[in-house]
Order: sequence, then structure tokens, then C-alpha cells
Amino acid sequence: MAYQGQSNFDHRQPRKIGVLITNLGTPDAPKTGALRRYLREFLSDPRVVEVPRFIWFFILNLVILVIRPPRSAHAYRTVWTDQGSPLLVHSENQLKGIRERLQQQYGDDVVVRLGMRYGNPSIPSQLQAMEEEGVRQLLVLPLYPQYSGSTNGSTFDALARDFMQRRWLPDLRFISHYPDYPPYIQAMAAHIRAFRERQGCAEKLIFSYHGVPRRYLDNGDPYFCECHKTSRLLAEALGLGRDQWMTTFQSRFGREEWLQPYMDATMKSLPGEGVKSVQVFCPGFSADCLETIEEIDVENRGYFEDAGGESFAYIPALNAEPVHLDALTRLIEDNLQGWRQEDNSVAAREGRAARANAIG
Ligand SMILES: C=CC1=C(C)c2cc3[nH]c(cc4nc(cc5[nH]c(cc1n2)c(C)c5CCC(=O)O)C(CCC(=O)O)=C4C)c(C)c3C=C
Ligand SMILES: [Fe+2]
Ligand SMILES: [Fe+2]
Repeated sequence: MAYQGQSNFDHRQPRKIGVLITNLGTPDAPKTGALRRYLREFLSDPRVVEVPRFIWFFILNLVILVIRPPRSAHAYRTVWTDQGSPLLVHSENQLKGIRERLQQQYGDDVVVRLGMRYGNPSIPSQLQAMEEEGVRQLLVLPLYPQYSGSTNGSTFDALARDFMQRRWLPDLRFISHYPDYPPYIQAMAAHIRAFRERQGCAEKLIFSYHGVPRRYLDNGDPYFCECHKTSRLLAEALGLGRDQWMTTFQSRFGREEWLQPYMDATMKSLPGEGVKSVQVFCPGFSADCLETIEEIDVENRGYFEDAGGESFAYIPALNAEPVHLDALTRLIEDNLQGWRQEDNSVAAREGRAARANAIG
């Protein structure tokens, strides 16, 4: 059959609102084989690597997927926890907290699930489960505050690809970004203030974001500007002067130019410019992951200290902090406006079933 559907659809089934939160995804295990599977899916995405397919096919299969999986597996082993990959563990805690908050508001009429763009739990598996649970109105929130085609755009591709095979599509809303959403900015400000009350301030607060190739910006990707907007609003909320903070970009991959200034180069040069203490926060990472725990707090700390820096502190991501979950829940509620809760009373459901029986 060309399009998937439920041939035994029960009209008495309660109709629900679905909320799908998504993030990037992570390997299933910190092992070479699992890394190869994960990186193959991730790096085959044309939104992520914008290089002609036939050229990339050879580079990916003959070079990247040979060299990188064992190295990345090693890096992942240093951050792996008893419960699994930090990104997945934090995401599951976020899911739990958001679900609790929304169910206080909407009761069982709302279904909240977590889907990962690459790896598991996959977005198609969660869409399938939601259809079976009776979701007819679906809100999708990718947990990437700043829009990039390589992340948020790619998440929409995964939804669209699934919907292309589905017979009965739900109402759909997609939160494409939230770089300046006041509750998000305020949540970060409160989180950083609390950290500084405990540990004091550094000479500079560094806002580090995952980079993308500079070419994507030149071709119209708004990510760079949205990162700067988030930083500016956050610095304002914290009452920082212009010389007390800066924005950098991390996680460069490959040889071409990426967004600048680079985090690693900045950590190597700041001590020489007289900045001996820094605190680093990553506003674009909703959850701590390899890129923050290892790349920032280990690798970049090393560059800073080796260059003569005296004090380096990493401020954890918002993760499942209550301020974060409150902000995300508000964002979701704002975007559910006007989606009435279905009348799921027994009478209404029996009525729908009776009308369906009259047809068939
Ligand atoms: C090759 C190009 C890449 C682009 C473009 C890119 C954009 C991008 N990524 C994130 C968020 C995350 N990336 C993470 C890991 C990661 N990213 C890349 C490559 C690109 N990312 C790779 C190869 C990896 C895997 C790790 C490695 O082998 O080094 C993660 C962490 C995942 C985890 O499991 O912990 C996140 C989160 C954003 C926001 C972004 C564009 C804006
Ligand atoms: Fe990445
Ligand atoms: Fe990295």
C-alpha cells in the first residue's frame, strides 16, 4: 500500500494533542560500531554536509567512517554515564518534566514524546506511536533555540519524509526557533546568576555555540545572527558591560572556514591578552553532551590553562533544571493556543462511533 493508515480505526478512541520534543541524537553505545552507524546517518544528511553527493560518498565512506568512529568512541567513553549518553539522559529528564507540567494543564488529553533526529528513539517511531495513541494535533519543538538549516531544517525534513508516507496527517505546528523567547533568556540568566552567586564571577563570560560552515551563513542561514541575538539579550539580562562577555563558535569539522571567532583559538589567545579567568556557558545546547562536557570542559579548558589562564569554569547547560522546564512548557503552551481539547466524554465518543457506523 502506498500510504500507511489504520484500517481498523476506532472512532471511540480519544483524540489527543501531541507534543514531540526533539534533539540531535547520540550513539547507542560508546563503541566503534555504534559510532559508525550514528555518524553514517548524521553525516549522510545533506542538510548537515552540503557537499555534492558523489564527492561526499567517497570521502565519507573511505575516510571519515574509517578514521572517526574509533576516535569518537573513545571521546564518548569519557562522558558516558551508567544510564547512557548524557544527551539522551538529559533529554529523557526534560521529557519527564515537561510531560508532568503539561499533564497538570491538559490531563490525559496531551501526549508528550521525545524523538531524536539521528539514532534512537527515532522521530518516525514516535510519530507512529502518537498516531496509534490518537494524536490528531501535533506540535513539534526541536530543542535548538537558534535556527539552522542543518539542525531545525533537518528535523522538519524527517517529519516531512514520514508524513509523505502517512495517509491521515494531523494538524501540525513546528516551532522553528526561539532565540529571543523571554522565558528562555530569563531562565539562562537566572541559572548563570545562581552559578555566580556560588562561585563568584570571572573576568569574561564566554557564550560558546556549536559552529557551522561560514558558507551556510553566506548562503542565507540565520544561525549566526540568532546566536548573536541570544548572546546580546542574555548579556543585557545579566547587566554585563560590553567587555565582560563574548560569543564564540566551537566544534569545527573539516577544513573549510566555519563561523568565527573559534572557541579553541580564543582560549589559546585570551590569557596572552590579559584575561586570566573565564566562565563558559553554551546557550545553544539545551542539554549537556559530548560537545560541552568533553570539548568545552576538558579540551578547551586545557587550551586556556596551557596558554597561562588561571581559572576556567564551565557553567552546565540548562538540562532539566526547573527554570528551563518552566520556560519550555510556556513556549509549548503559547504554541498550543486555540487548539481546543477534544470532547473526549463517553457520549461524544459514542456519537462519533455511531456516525461512523452509519456510513459503513
Ligand atoms: C559535519 C558537520 C556538522 C555540522 C554542520 C553540525 C552542526 C550542529 N551540531 C549541533 C549540535 C550537536 N552536534 C553534536 C555532535 C557532532 N556534530 C558533528 C558535526 C556537525 N554538526 C559531529 C561529527 C558530531 C559527533 C561527535 C563527534 O564525532 O565529534 C552534538 C553532541 C551529540 C552527543 O551525542 O553528545 C550536538 C548536541 C548543532 C546545534 C549544530 C548547528 C547549529
Ligand atoms: Fe554537531
Ligand atoms: Fe566536538
